[in-house]
Amino acid sequence: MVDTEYDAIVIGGGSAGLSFARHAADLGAKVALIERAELGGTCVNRGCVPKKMLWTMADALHRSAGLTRAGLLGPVPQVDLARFCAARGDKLESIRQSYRDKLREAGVTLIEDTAELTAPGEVTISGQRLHAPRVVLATGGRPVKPDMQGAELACDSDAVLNWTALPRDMAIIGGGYIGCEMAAIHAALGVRVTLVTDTDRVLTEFSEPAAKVGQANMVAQGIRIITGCTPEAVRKGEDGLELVLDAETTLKVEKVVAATGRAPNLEALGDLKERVALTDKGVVKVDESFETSLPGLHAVGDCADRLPLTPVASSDGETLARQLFGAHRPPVELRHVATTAFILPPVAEVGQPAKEAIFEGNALAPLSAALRADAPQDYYGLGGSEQAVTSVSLVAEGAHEAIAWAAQMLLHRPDRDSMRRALGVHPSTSEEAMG
Ligand SMILES: Cc1cc2nc3c(=O)[nH]c(=O)nc-3n(C[C@H](O)[C@H](O)[C@H](O)COP(=O)(O)OP(=O)(O)OC[C@H]3O[C@@H](n4cnc5c(N)ncnc54)[C@H](O)[C@@H]3O)c2cc1C
Ligand SMILES: NC(=O)c1ccc[n+]([C@@H]2O[C@H](COP(=O)([O-])OP(=O)(O)OC[C@H]3O[C@@H](n4cnc5c(N)ncnc54)[C@H](O)[C@@H]3O)[C@@H](O)[C@H]2O)c1
Repeated sequence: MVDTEYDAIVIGGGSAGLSFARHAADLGAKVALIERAELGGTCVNRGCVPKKMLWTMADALHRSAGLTRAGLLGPVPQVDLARFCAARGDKLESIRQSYRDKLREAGVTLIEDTAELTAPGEVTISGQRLHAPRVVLATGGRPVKPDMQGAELACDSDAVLNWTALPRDMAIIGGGYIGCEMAAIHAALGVRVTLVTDTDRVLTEFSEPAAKVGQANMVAQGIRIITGCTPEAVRKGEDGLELVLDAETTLKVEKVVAATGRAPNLEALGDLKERVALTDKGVVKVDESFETSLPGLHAVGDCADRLPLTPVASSDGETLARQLFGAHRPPVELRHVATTAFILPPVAEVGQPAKEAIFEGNALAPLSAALRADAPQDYYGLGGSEQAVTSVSLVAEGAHEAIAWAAQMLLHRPDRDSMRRALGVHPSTSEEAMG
């Protein structure tokens, strides 16, 4: 039997809910966190962490495989995916356990159940009613399949990250973060990959020049990319699946993967859903205090109208806890959020790049590439004006590490002249990017 009265109840134990619960409890609030599945949510169990571990394998293989021309010889390492999954599983379990420990240390009541909002300030679990003046929706999201005949035959990213054996070939629908990351990773692991997307280029969330270099690198890696195409159906073939692109073109592959977007989990709103305003993207509308249109109900993380990235979910969870139980602080501005698509090499960006960069370079033969067979390109771009640089775009090995420092730099709105008073490392891409 758990207590029924709290200062705050948070539904969802992913990046946003965990951060809110721990910070609110640290500020003295009595908090219950309700999670229906694994602690850690998408990021730890079906997203960033398992993906990044797989990317690490792919990156190692990719970097070494192209170097035969330069004399790196010997047998090509083989991937034992089952063994990798076991090692990764141990790491994920240790992260879940560390969250469990941190919640206990902070004094948060963890309830492992499915929650439903049954009245303002009232949450029901297995027939028991809990009350709090503040309820926080941190229920995240899930993959959605396209509205297409045979869509159920396609895997989603949850399934792909649980594969214990690699297919010989795969077709991916969707050229966003997930589609491109899955494509680059699996191509490096030796799978023949075709990516089909309905837009005219991949990674439309990124500036055009950076995304185009990323796309060229994917093609150089051996990935076939078909743009401007909405597949019509998936069906069973003689030896695997068939992805029907149009009346003339069908791809025969072992696996089809749908990476066509995600939708928020809103079942927890029950009958109160009608009273909670959504945006036209279907996520929950929030104000500067993360409050929804239902007074006392807040929303953070992927279910809310922010950016579906882990650092945003964690930061917003903490900000909300401070707003409710400590000193007020505004939410992080989304233009200061650095982001990376983990392809090979990564595409990383911060700020709001305009169509035209004020300074850019496209190193067709960075030193690392000069030795490689597939000749990937680097790219660096600065946006804004000579007086105030407001965006940085990078495509390079290590871009995902460098971009956070670029985000810090942009907080101070540097002008181009003052940027030249600090020097980068030679030889490196960030040195070139500083202009
Ligand atoms: C394949 C993939 C790769 C990604 N890679 C990156 C990356 O590299 N970098 C990055 O920044 N972001 C990445 N993301 C995005 C990132 O994972 C999400 O932005 C982040 O996990 C969102 O956290 P959240 O707390 O809002 O939601 P979630 O982590 O989804 O947590 C929500 C939790 O709520 C629970 N829940 C839902 N309904 C109920 C209910 N009624 N009762 C009880 N519990 C409930 C769910 O079980 C879940 O555990 C990736 C996402 C995917 C899918
Ligand atoms: N590295 C990271 O930080 C990272 C990694 C993965 C996911 N994420 C987050 O998760 C969110 C969701 O990612 P996502 O890739 O699933 O979604 P997305 O919305 O970013 O991309 C979906 C893509 O599929 C295309 N598409 C949709 N329906 C289609 C159809 N029927 N046929 C062909 N193409 C179709 C869309 O045009 C789009 O390019 C991202 O916005 C991102 O914030 C982040």
